[in-house]
Amino acid sequence: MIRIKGHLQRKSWSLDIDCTLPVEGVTGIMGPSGAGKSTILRVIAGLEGHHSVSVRFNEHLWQADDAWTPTEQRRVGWVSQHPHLFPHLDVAGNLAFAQRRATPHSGNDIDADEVIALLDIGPLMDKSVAELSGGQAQRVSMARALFSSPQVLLLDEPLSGQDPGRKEQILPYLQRLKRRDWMPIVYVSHDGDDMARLADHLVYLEEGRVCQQGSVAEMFADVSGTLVRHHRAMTVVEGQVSSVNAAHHSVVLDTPVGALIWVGEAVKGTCMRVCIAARDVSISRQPLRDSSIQNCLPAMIKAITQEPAGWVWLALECNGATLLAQVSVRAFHRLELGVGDPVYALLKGLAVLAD
Ligand SMILES: Nc1ncnc2c1ncn2[C@@H]1O[C@H](COP(=O)(O)OP(=O)(O)OP(=O)(O)O)[C@@H](O)[C@H]1O
Repeated sequence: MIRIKGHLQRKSWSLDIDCTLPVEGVTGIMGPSGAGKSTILRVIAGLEGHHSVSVRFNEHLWQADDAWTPTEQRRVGWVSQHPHLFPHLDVAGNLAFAQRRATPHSGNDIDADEVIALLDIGPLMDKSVAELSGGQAQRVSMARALFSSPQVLLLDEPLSGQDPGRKEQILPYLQRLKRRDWMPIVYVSHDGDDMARLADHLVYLEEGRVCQQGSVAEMFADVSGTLVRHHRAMTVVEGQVSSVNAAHHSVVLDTPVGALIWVGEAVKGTCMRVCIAARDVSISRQPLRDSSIQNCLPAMIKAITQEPAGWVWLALECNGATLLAQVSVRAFHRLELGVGDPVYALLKGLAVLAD
């Protein structure tokens, strides 16, 4: 675990923190601009120079009133929005530089060839930094961070500033990195959808304070939590491709809420993170026929939460798991919905991220 505790004072802003991040999977740090997300990464990396915040990485006390481990000895990898590569070196030279600086240690020494294959940068090796596209430079920057053999990887908004198409190209690489599980990743972003697709654990910050933390699935389903006040509620589950229909470019995903049809290409057996926005789930009293909506799941209403703004949240039991739906108050009354009612959940959109 990474334990961060203490107070950091800047002129008119302060960080007051006491939180523990797991050292497995991806921990997301979310919050509005100026909440202190990057500051936390800088504290972990030892770039803030304040002894008033203590940081413990597993059994190692990195900083406290009377302790300080310099940044280079913490062995953190850092990737930010702007890939900082050496412009006078080609891609291979940038990677070789990181490799020379890596400290050999037991545990998660990384196989260079595997990183190159995972991030698909083999064809880029001879290119100069100036020749790389934004997405390619970001992948090289990730490889460089991995080549330094870090014990934790810190990602500061690596997708920010990328256009949606390029973001979709980079996200799968992050997902692959996560699945490879070389080291824990702390991932800063203000984008809720990216977080739902990538993170396992989530910390939500506001004005330098932790407002909410927990598993990604819990936080995106907590309709009274801070996160859902700022971002859309979602059901986040893991799925696996059980069949492929190449002619229709669609696949069937086995998920805890039932079998779901998704339009996209994937190989049978692939594991996927599936995110279903509550507002993309409609309710019907009858099974749907002759509709373009492909997913119609039998469900039962488990809980109802009304909110003042004209919406009602429904927690549905689907196949033994929970699926969240958001319907208008008007529809809720027209259908005379109540707890215990059998209904059908109609799913129009799914966001999925493949392994
Ligand atoms: N070097 C600095 N000196 C003084 N104040 C700073 C410094 N860096 C950041 N701040 C202030 O500290 C606060 C937290 O900044 P931080 O960059 O951690 O926020 P953030 O949540 O990462 O924001 P964003 O999403 O906009 O990047 C902000 O009020 C910012 O203006």
